Amino acid sequence: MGLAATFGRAVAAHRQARAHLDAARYGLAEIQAPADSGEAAGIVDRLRRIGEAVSAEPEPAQFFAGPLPVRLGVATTMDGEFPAVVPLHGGTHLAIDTDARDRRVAALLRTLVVRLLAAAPAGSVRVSVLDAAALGATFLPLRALVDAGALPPPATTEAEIAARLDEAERHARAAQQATTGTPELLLLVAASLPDGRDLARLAALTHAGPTAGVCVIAAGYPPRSAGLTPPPLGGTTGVRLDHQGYAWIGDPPGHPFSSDGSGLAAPVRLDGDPPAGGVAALADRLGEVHRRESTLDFTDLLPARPWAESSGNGLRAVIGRSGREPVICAFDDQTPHWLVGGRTGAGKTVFLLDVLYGLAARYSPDELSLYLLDFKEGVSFTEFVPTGRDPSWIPHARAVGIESDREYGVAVLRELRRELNRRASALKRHGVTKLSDLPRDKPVPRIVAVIDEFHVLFAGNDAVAREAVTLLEELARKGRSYGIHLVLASQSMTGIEALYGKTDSIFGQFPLRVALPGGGGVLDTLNDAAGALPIGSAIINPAAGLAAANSVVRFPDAHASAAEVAQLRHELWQARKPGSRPPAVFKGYESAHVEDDPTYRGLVPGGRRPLALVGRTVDVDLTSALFPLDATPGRHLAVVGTSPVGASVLHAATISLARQHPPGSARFLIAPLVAVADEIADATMAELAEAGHPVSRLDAAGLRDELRKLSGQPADGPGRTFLVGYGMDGASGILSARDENYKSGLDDLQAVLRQGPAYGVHLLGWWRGLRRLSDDIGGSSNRDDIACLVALNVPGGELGMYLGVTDLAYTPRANRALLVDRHDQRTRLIVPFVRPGYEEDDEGH
Ligand SMILES: Nc1ncnc2c1ncn2[C@@H]1O[C@H](COP(=O)(O)OP(=O)(O)OP(=O)(O)O)[C@@H](O)[C@H]1O
Repeated sequence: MGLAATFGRAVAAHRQARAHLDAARYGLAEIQAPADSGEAAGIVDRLRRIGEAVSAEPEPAQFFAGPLPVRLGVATTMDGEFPAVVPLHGGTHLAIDTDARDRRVAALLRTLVVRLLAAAPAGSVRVSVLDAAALGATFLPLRALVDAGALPPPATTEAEIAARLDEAERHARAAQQATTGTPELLLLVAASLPDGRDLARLAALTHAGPTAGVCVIAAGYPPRSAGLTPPPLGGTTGVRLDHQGYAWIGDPPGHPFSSDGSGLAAPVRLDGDPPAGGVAALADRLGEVHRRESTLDFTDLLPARPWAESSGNGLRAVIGRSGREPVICAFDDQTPHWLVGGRTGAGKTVFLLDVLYGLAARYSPDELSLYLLDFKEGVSFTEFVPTGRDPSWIPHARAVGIESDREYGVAVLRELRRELNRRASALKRHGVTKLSDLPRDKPVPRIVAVIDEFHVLFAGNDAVAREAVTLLEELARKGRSYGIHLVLASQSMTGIEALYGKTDSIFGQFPLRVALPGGGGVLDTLNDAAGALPIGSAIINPAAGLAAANSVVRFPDAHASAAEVAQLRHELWQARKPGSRPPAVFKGYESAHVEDDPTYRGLVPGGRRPLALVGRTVDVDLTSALFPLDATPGRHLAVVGTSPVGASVLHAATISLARQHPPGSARFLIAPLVAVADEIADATMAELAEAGHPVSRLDAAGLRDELRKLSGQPADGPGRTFLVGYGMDGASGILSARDENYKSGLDDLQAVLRQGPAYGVHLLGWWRGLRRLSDDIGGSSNRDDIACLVALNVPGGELGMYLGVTDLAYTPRANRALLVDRHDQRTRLIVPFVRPGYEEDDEGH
């Protein structure tokens, strides 16, 4: 390789120079320590090692052990020539008094860049070039390196230069603070000097010392403008160009050529451009390394051995890489909760999947439990749950909400608070303060709860939002002590801050901020580092977003490694303990069918109080939503709303009641009163008859007669009577008419409502309007006469008024209903049972 040859030649030249002792004494021997030629041998040795480095790839730590001797050109003396070498890196820098608009300087800069990149172990030197004076032209001959990704394009504008200085300062700070890890050198080459403040920043980097890992080469220093004293540079070898085209090299810091500060007493012909073939070969080699390093793979996040770690002192996972270094983030006392921001499409889901798989691979389900909540339309967490196509699941997952309702979110938070309280009592009971000190017989896994698009929880400023805020605040405040960690992710922080004064007390508990592209809202207002991030990278900031604590991390695209992800999931699933249960799953878009309901399936004849099943509660376990129909006055069911799902709910309630009665012990009077319910009413009758129950069909007049009979006396014989009215409003004309005794059907209805339950008579009715229901029962003051209510598409305000509740948080929507039991003060959001084929779309059809 051309560069190896270049270095080889340099080494040979040194050897030759040593043979010419006079010349060597004049130059080389004095490089390290005047009058000691042994030092010269040292430098030759270093040079040879650099030459070998090109082919032997030494360890970076070994390579960067001290300043690197770098050749600038050839010194000429009366007795011959020898290479002029200066130290660079390790706290030493270079300043040339002429900027790169001079072609000799431009060529030297290019050659230095190439030499360092070629000699250093691949990937251990990052070069950043600033070229405002020539708009980047200085480095055009190195275009192949830029294209290969080994050299970023030159910064030419003031803003770009400031950004590169920001980056160099961050690099220096991180390197100074790092206690372990391989050193990485940032070579900052200024082809001309920046102005004012940026010049001061450049100068400051030369004072940052050897641990900062920054080497500055500044051309055009000191600036020639009159009157201004330039900021002094530290640890810098100065080079001056004369009119004959020779360079004069000053004394390198720590290794002076002269004893009087006059520098190398020989003119130096600066090295010219590196050979074009050498640049191309270097670009090929580094391009390959760059590609290898920049393709970060999902499997890079996984541990060598699964489930080998303990969560006693916190949870840790590799989330990506910064440069070549893996970046590890933790859920522990310092960073108990994380806040993640990123505009839509910025890779938030991918980032969360990376984190979750990384954790699930490191910690067994005895060490870690996951609660995953997603509020957006999409499939973020679907892969954690069993599906028709793939029965596997992540055994750590306890509850997974996909396209969740806010009410589901609150239910999960309540569940987490219950767990927090359980843990608090366990600690008290055992007289210990740390989870890890609890007896190990029953594992207490750390919990990570991820809430994607969490801002949805706060939308509405209603009772649900208020409860969510209170719960989140408590979990954020106390979670650290009880091993409960939150990850809140959002594409927008603004709405939340405007709404709630409590944001500080909540988000103050989230020291770890992750800003994906466009997610700067999670950082400090003065920290705009997330603006220009490319997809696949993030700012990780463990100091609540303060600019000084930024570090940029690249993370792999889990979506692009579907096969590896699926394999990992299967391996974890196979490794689960026997008897492990799949997570409780809530899919917001799914409808509920009574036939699939576990409670329904378990119903057998003979229960003491029959249960009317109407849907699934929107809670963590999707518990069956039901009403016990006992003998208390008012134990009747009203389903209200124009939505045709009302007929399905009555059907589910009726067949669930039928299942609890042996044939002959209950009779069913079915009244299809509106056309839209005919099909379902017929189907209900057919099912009841098939199960052997006595069933009669009533029209409005028949219903009127039955009510008269049922209001006067107990039902005939033993057993119960269920009167099922599909579209009660369809009978109101007949029911409101008065007979010869001035008695109306409504009078009888109201009597049945009050007395019927005592005799085993219950009414199940679907009213399409709340007003009609209210009129039929004799006004809303009688609302306790039908204590069980399922409200479908009834406006929240109207419903609140009927129920006498001021801040009822209910927004009618497809596939949801509000269950109200006036006797036990229950109000729950439910997914109402619907007959397959009668599902409602968003328009309510
Ligand atoms: N590390 C990465 N490297 C390359 N591409 C990525 C990376 N992370 C994400 N992407 C790509 O970016 C796109 C968006 O990612 P993702 O679905 O995670 O975004 P999101 O922020 O969750 O978006 P939304 O909020 O709209 O669902 C995907 O096509 C994904 O493949």
